[in-house]
Amino acid sequence: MKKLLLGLKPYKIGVAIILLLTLFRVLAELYLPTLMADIVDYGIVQNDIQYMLEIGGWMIGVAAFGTICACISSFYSSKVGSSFAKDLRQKMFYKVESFGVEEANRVGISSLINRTTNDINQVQQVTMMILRMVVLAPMMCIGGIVMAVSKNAKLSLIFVVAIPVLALIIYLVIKKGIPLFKVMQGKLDNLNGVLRENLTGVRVIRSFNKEEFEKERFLRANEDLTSTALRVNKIMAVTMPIMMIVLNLSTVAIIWFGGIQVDKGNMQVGDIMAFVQYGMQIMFSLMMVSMIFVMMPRASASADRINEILDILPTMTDKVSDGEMLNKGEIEFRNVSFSYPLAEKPVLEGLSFRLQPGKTTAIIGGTGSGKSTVLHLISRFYDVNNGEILVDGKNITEYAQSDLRHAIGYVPQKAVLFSGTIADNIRYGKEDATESEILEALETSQSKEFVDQLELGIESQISQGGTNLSGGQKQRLSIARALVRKPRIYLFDDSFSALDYRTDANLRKALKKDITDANVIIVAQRVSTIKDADTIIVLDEGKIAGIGTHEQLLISCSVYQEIVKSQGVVEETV
Ligand SMILES: Nc1ncnc2c1ncn2[C@@H]1O[C@H](COP(=O)(O)OP(=O)(O)OP(=O)(O)O)[C@@H](O)[C@H]1O
Repeated sequence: MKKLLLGLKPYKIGVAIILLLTLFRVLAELYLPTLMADIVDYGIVQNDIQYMLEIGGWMIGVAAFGTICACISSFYSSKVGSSFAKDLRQKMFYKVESFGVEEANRVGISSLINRTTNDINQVQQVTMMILRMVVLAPMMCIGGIVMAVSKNAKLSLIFVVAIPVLALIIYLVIKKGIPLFKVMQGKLDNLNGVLRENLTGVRVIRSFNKEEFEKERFLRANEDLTSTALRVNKIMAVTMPIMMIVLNLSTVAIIWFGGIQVDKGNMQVGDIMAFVQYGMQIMFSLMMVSMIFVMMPRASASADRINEILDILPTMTDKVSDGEMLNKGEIEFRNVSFSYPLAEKPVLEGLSFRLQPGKTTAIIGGTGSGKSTVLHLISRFYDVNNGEILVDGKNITEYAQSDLRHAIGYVPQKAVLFSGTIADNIRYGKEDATESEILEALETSQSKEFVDQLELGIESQISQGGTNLSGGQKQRLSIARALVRKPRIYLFDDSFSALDYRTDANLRKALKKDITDANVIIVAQRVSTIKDADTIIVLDEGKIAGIGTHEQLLISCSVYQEIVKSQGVVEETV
């Protein structure tokens, strides 16, 4: 928490204003009981109306001054707290943006969302509270004690008993609360994870009639969270009444022993009334401290979770962009081996090949043979464990990631579109793409026909995740997004699988015509999609089983022969 609070530095002036105004407010509140005692002891006792009006007027003035200070400091603490949280959210977001795929997977998407929203919210609440109370509570407590002792030192001994009792209660709450709050945030992550899976997989859940099963799973996660929350709330629920009992008993004791002193003529009635108020102020300030301590464990659990993210150092190093453009797009794998983090065995082993610009290379192989992984490594989503990948003769780790990816048009296996118009989504590939460039990309990707049928054409809205489009339409738009940037390297990860044979063939024909000098790599399952490729790489359990043309592999590669045989001869309709 301390580390996060350093983020308040830019708001020094705001913090200073809050602390100063709180100080004035405390002084005003400490002065009020003394003025009231004066009214009772002098004004009422001597029936001096003029004195009462004068001091009463003072009291109104002092109270109004204290209230104004409280309002302004409250406004500033909200402002500083909100700005601090905004900065923190931004910092988190930028950090997560800098993560490689590995770091994001390690923490988990639900947890990252939860930490950026709920955890930062907790920290914000406590920061605002600290700003309001850090001066208020100690000043009020110390000031109250000083004033009370000055009124009657003997009667102040009541606080010698009451304060340690309150301190003990606060200690017990902290001791019990901190571990529970940590557990609670973890359970909230779990609940969010279940919720997220349910929302994204709603169609699968329905089609497999798994609603009951999922309800049960959600119920379990929900009950798990609720039972911990209840335990926390039980502690909180008993804390406040116990504190109030201590407070009320102290007041009774003040009136009781104060009454005896008045009887003996050692104290005046007004002083008892002031004393009761100072007692209240001391106790309330301790209760404020206890509230900070109650919220602090939760916020400190949240702060730890935020710091965990901010402290993660991306495993992949990055170079500063020197503006060097990759102008050829030649790719070379030299004895590349790779394992996913925490995986037991390598996904790719000893891969060596060279892919020339102006050529189309296809990668084919059984499921899980490592085809997509090859594309992930070229895009540098992960770093290789052994060997090296060179682009234009230079190891890809020597390029700034942004420069490398600028030269790549990547079409993922699962099409991802963003909410916005079709044009917005295509411009994701090239920010300043003109309308004619967009139309050209749509034409090549065989999207133009269905886009033209939409009432608003390229200005038609795509809903979040592209749910208002078919699988094939989404695929084609994500191909168009890659085409519009005219990169040196195209990576198509099984991007034609959602297309019918005719569209697949038309698309490949159009690509061949449009892309003449770039390096095109196509991962595919269908032999018909790749048999015209200049080179076909056959992968088998992470190793190269053969490299060559369709005709060469039909003769030389048994794995390829098997794939072809299993698919039969597919005649293209175009
Ligand atoms: N993020 C990951 N973490 C751990 N293992 C992974 C990860 N992604 C893929 N794998 C594993 O790596 C292997 C190769 O996966 P990859 O996606 O490259 O195969 P593929 O040939 O493209 O398969 P498919 O044709 O089914 O898409 C698989 O065994 C898979 O389980």
